[in-house]
Amino acid sequence: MTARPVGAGPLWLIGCGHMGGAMLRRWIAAGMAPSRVTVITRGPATVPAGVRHLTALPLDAEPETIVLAMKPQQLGDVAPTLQGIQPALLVSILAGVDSATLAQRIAAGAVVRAMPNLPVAIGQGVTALFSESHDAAVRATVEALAAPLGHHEWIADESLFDAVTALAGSGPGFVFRFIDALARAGEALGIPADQAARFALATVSGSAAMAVEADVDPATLADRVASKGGSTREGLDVLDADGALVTLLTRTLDAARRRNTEMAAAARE
Ligand SMILES: NC(=O)C1=CN([C@@H]2O[C@H](COP(=O)(O)OP(=O)(O)OC[C@H]3O[C@@H](n4cnc5c(N)ncnc54)[C@H](OP(=O)(O)O)[C@@H]3O)[C@@H](O)[C@H]2O)C=CC1
Ligand SMILES: O=C(O)[C@@H]1CCC=N1
Repeated sequence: MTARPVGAGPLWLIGCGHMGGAMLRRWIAAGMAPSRVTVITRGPATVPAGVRHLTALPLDAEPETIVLAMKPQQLGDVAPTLQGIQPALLVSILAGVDSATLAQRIAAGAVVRAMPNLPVAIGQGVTALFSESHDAAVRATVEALAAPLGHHEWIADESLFDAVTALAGSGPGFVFRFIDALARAGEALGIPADQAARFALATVSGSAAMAVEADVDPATLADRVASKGGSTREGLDVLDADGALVTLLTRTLDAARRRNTEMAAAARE
């Protein structure tokens, strides 16, 4: 398809759950006109004031942008309904599903994969971006959508997208699990559960904020906590023994990446 200019035209958001809803709220908070957006889901959805919500595709003129924010497994239901509709820009946040599959299933001037993560809800997310299009207007439009969500970066090689999805897209799930585990470990040593939960959360929050501000890397900061001959070093030695923590996290990301690859294959069928 030939590229059409993209800008601030009508946007259809298909799927508005945890992630689609979080992105939409940020866009509206950042000044996107609610009248620009139509949310399409099968059932009820909570949308910001002024945003139109429908349970079937509208019969309006074609949207300029379609954002796919349902589950990857739902592409087979959604794509046929979009036959005959040709947005200038298709943005997909579907984990795994690759650009070629998207382009083959849905006609669009340009296809962009975006992989946000849940902290976009507070404007502190990460959004990885990939497109085969190097059209400056397409890229500028997508960057304008990503900017209110937090940090965003283009990925040069789509074959890395599943790994990036595992690290950044799924990453908050792993970090939330770590916070919970830190609290439970404290509890196992006798700290009351509610206090351990507060200490764990504040420790991770403060440490992350400090790492963001620091002019040295997190590994150096870890060494600064560990006094020579002190207690932190004893703990770090447990995490470092035979690369225990790195090995565990590599297996964790690899499992997530593998599932992304499986979902991509299923979407091609
Ligand atoms: N949650 C996360 O942290 C992240 C999620 N993602 C991606 O975001 C996508 C959505 O995930 P998430 O928000 O967690 O999922 P949710 O289950 O919270 O939301 C899915 C949304 O899709 C709608 N939906 C389902 N089927 C259809 C359909 N046929 N037509 C229109 N709308 C439909 C659902 O509404 P209804 O059932 O009423 O139709 C719901 O609004 C996934 O592709 C996932 O890979 C990416 C990064 C992070
Ligand atoms: O779990 C999932 O499939 C999606 C991908 C990244 C975060 N959630």
